[in-house]
Amino acid sequence: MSKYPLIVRAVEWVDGKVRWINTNLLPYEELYEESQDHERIARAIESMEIRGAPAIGVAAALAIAATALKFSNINSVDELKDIISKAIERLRRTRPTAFNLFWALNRISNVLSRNYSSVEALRKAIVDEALSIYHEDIETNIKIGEIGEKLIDDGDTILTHCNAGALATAAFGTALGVIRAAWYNGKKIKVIATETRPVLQGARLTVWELKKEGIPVTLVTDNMVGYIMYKGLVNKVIVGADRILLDGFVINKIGTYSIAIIAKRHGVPFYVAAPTSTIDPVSSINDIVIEERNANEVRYIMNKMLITMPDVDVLNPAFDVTPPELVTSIITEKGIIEPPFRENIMKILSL
Ligand SMILES: CSC[C@@H](O)[C@@H](O)C(=O)COP(=O)(O)O
Repeated sequence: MSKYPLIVRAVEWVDGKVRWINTNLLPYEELYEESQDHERIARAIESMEIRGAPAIGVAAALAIAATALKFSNINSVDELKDIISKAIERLRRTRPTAFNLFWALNRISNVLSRNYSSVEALRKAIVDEALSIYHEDIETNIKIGEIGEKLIDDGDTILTHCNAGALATAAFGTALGVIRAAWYNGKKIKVIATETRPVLQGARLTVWELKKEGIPVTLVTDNMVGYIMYKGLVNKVIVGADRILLDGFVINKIGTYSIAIIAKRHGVPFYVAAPTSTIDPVSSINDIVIEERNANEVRYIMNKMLITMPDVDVLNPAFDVTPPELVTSIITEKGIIEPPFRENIMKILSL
């Protein structure tokens, strides 16, 4: 049992089904969706009902467990392995950038590659692994919070981007987990949240989470960051990550790179909080696929209000890359990683 309240569970396992909060719709805590169907869950990931790297990984693992239970009258191990392999392949194609998705599905694939004496034994092994991924996510986030909060001082004003909170994980959050742990350990902090165009995760989700717990939060538009740092209104930045490379490149929500440059210019520490499951130990920067999302996310506000000419050309990369020289340190559940990143990340991953 955590000493911190878990205000909301973005993704959970209820009676053999995956239950999630549709983060596209308010009020978030009342609009649960539920399914045992991996195709429905894949679409929920694509449409960002479920979003945030750790939450996507957990949802994909639980989707596979639900699939294993759904096909209850399978007679052979090979038949169930075949169904599960196809579901894994479908889920792999949902979003290309967040590493936790591939990490979680690889863990399930490893379970699949072993030998089983019965369908039941295979089914149990899949469900056990998925549930471990789910529970580990919550424990990991709390550890990140407790380790990271030591970097926070009473009176800090912390800028965060996008939503690396409870709604981006199974519960608690990564960057917001650090903020939460500092708050519950009595530090009087304030948060500045960027709205995070075009999908507005900062305005919609981060503000909602922090206000729910009474943590002081001020909303700014993305283009105000230079001004507020110039005015000395921020003394730390903490963001999450969708993928971290061994060299310390951080792939995170579009806009993160600009914030890191501005922070460097003004001597503001730039921290990244993420589980080690976000660290991609094999890819190099040229291998990374930055997801390009639908142009209408930019042309319209939340699919509703058209704010430009309907046929204008649009760029809509969902993520950008922050180079290691702009990163002060990376907060993980195994400790704080400082430069030189390659050496220290390899140490922490025991590579
Ligand atoms: C904790 S996930 C990393 C976040 O900092 C952020 O980039 C994010 O929320 C992921 O983006 P999203 O496109 O909403 O799935």
